[in-house]
Amino acid sequence: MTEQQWEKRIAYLGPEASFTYLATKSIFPTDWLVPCATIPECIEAVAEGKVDLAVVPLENALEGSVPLTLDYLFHEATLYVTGELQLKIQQHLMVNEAQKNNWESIEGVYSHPHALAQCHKYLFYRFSDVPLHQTTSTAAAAKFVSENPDKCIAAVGNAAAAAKYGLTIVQDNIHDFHFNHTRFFVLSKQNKRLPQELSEGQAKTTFMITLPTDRSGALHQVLSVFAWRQLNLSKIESRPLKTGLGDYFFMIDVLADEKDPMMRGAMEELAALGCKVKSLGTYFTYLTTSDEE
Ligand SMILES: O=C(O)C(=O)C[C@]1(C(=O)O)C=C[C@@H](O)C=C1
Repeated sequence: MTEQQWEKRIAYLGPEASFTYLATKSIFPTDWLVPCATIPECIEAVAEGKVDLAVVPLENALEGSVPLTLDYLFHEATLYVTGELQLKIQQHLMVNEAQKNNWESIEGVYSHPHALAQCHKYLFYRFSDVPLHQTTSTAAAAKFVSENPDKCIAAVGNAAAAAKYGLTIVQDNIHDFHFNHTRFFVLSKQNKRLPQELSEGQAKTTFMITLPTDRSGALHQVLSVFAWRQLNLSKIESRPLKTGLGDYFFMIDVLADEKDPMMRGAMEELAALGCKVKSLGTYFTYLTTSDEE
């Protein structure tokens, strides 16, 4: 198939067989998937119009938010969320075929910082003296291990990465807690939504809110705007404004459509309170799967 025949170009945190790739492929099986080495590269690709959409990790059930994604969306780009993908995460320890009999003597473990953190207990108790090395994604770690057969090192990643880069899984399911899922944002320059049909059906809207001044009760007032309208929040998180210690913006997920009259009222009240509100739009959640499930 030629490039023109593909429906959409979609950037994702690559290379192929990263968790981001698996989530993207599951929901966009026939589109043109464009690997990017870092989260900012994915975001810039869609912001500059080089691709139609970009898929980036947002939050993991064990490790919390991916700060780079939140901060980049607040400080650097004006983009909208067209959908949220959720994927079950299973982390495995994998080595080069050439080292499969030496794996208990590995001298380094490579992976994305979130993946290493998800396996903290396992790595701490099993390989306490072995240095951990950060890579831009789990698949980047698997690729690195495949390209270095002489090194007695391991990667942490998924089974698709082991298959893609010819590695041997020597310990499976090494993540510390069974309930391990990651949320990914599908970003676009346009404020539009992926079709509702295959989604979970619940509309969600993400706001990034800056309070007018640091006065007592300011955050309480913001939360009240949603509370008395019975608008349910599913997440609130503060991140540095990068203007000085103690200055924050708040990222808030609301389980409602921004076109809902109650939400419009909430926006008006937030403006009247002097808050600056950046809306990332309303979107639906899609449960994606990897071949492992
Ligand atoms: O997509 C990948 O493989 C990544 O390395 C990124 C990422 C993340 O940033 O959370 C994605 C899913 C897992 O939670 C671990 C790492």
